[in-house]
Amino acid sequence: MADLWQNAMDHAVALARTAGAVVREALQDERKVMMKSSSVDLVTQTDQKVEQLIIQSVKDKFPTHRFIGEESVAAGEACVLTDSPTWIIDPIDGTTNFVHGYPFVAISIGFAVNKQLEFGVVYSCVEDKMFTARRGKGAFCNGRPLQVSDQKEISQSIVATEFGSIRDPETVDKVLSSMRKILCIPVHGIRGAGTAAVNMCHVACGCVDAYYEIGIHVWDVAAAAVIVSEAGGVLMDVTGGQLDLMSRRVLAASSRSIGERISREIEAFAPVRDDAPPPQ
Ligand SMILES: O=P(O)(O)O[C@H]1[C@H](O)[C@@H](O)[C@H](O)[C@@H](O)[C@@H]1O
Ligand SMILES: [Mg+2]
Ligand SMILES: [Mg+2]
Repeated sequence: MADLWQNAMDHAVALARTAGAVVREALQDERKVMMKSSSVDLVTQTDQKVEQLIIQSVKDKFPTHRFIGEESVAAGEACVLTDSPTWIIDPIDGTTNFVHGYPFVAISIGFAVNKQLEFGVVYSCVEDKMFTARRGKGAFCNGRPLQVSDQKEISQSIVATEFGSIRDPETVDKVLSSMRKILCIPVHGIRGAGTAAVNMCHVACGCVDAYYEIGIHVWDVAAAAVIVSEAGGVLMDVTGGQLDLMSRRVLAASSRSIGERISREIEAFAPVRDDAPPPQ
């Protein structure tokens, strides 16, 4: 049976590659940095340019499709997932890395229909790694199949997480407390690429056994969630419960046992949801 969404996925891969070239080009120039919710929540004209490039191209080809784009939401668009075919776009995941020239910078394009993720494309453009996955058809990096690790021992695992952009002392204490408890299990180590999407692709590759973070957004994780699950991994809430894409919390792991073991050490908190109504 013809795959209804393969055409859209092929377009997403082409767009991610084009956008990656724009980002690599911008890395050679002076980057104009702007702030969003705080002095550590950054955006550049390249983020905005790439998002508009992707959205306009999709609108031309699929005029009835809808969008959740990081910078469109920042500009006031609603963050609502309906049953319509929806493109969930992070034009640059790892903007802080981009600003500093730290070499993990990704374009993330997820796609959902009837609120079910159908495909994910994450292009880590500095290292030229195109991660792709179509629901039910496997996950790949530059065309090579991906498989999560078969690590079952938490004490022999590597865990990825990030400090994130929420920096009030009470939240930072919770973030550090979770890291401390996980380190003291002990695990082999904690890593962070500086981009949720690349961290999750590292889970899919099997070089990281789990990644968790509180404070991410739906556009950070939608595409990579398909890649992790198609590589044989599991997605859950940081409490071990069901993943809620709009909750701003994610735990991706090579197995449910590893994920649930890590969830026991996480001091959970609940940021304002992506789909929360705007403040009156
Ligand atoms: O780089 P962006 O798209 O803003 O996403 C990152 C976010 O800003 C950070 O706070 C998170 O820790 C990262 O995981 C996101 O990738
Ligand atoms: Mg992001
Ligand atoms: Mg971004």
